Amino acid sequence: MASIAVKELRKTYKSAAEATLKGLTFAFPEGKIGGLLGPNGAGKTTTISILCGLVQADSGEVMIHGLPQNAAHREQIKKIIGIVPQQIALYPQLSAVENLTYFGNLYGLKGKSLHEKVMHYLEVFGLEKSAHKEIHKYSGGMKRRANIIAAILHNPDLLVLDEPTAGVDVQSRSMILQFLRSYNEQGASILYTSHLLEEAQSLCDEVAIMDEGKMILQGRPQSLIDELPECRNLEDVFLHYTGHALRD
Ligand SMILES: Nc1ncnc2c1ncn2[C@@H]1O[C@H](COP(=O)(O)OP(=O)(O)OP(=O)(O)O)[C@@H](O)[C@H]1O
Repeated sequence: MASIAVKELRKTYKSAAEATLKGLTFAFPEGKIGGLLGPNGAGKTTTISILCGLVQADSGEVMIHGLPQNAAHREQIKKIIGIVPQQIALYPQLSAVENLTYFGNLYGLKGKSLHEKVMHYLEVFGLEKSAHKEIHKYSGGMKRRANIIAAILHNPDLLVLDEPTAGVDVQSRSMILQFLRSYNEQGASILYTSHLLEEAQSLCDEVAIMDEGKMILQGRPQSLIDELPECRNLEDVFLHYTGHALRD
């Protein structure tokens, strides 16, 4: 079964002159790490927001672990998905423990078991010493790591992350990638977006490259590289298909 299947997705924002998604179709198999890649403005965040039920598509189909993403299945899908948005979605004046307890409560978790889980993940993400520090005192990398914990407290089968390693240092990035691999090894499916093609090449079982609201190509990174003799890596493949023109 596919962890995610998207068919003919179309979206034009009310204020926009042009469509953001123009019949986007792709699927990622369950239990794998998928990468949704594309230049600035390609429509990655819009796609992820529709997948997670945060933005309404104009038309098209989205299936999450075999369930259609619609009002009738929203609550069921909410339990399956963990969402890590591009922007840090934590309360800056609250500590990590207070934030994570709040997010755990939203998923119906509470009491000692929630507290133990929060403390466990703070340790896994190297934040145990700052557990009671207010989030606004955290570094960028620490905020990103805490932001991920908020999305996994309910043990989602599908973790969706929008540029989780953007703007973090090498140590935080390495920690985050290591966590994603181990979370995937425990059986979860992962979908992430990134501009970092070297990272996507080493992390992802499969990538889908989109541009200007359309799918360009999808496959295993090494297979895509092997198909083009002049390409040495995923970045070469990406530039081959999306071109060198700068994007706004
Ligand atoms: N709420 C909105 N209202 C109007 N236009 C929007 C809105 N959100 C996104 N867009 C437009 O849709 C297009 C795609 O944006 P989106 O953020 O989905 O792309 P992206 O691939 O995630 O880009 P980036 O890599 O820069 O984050 C852009 O042209 C953007 O300006």
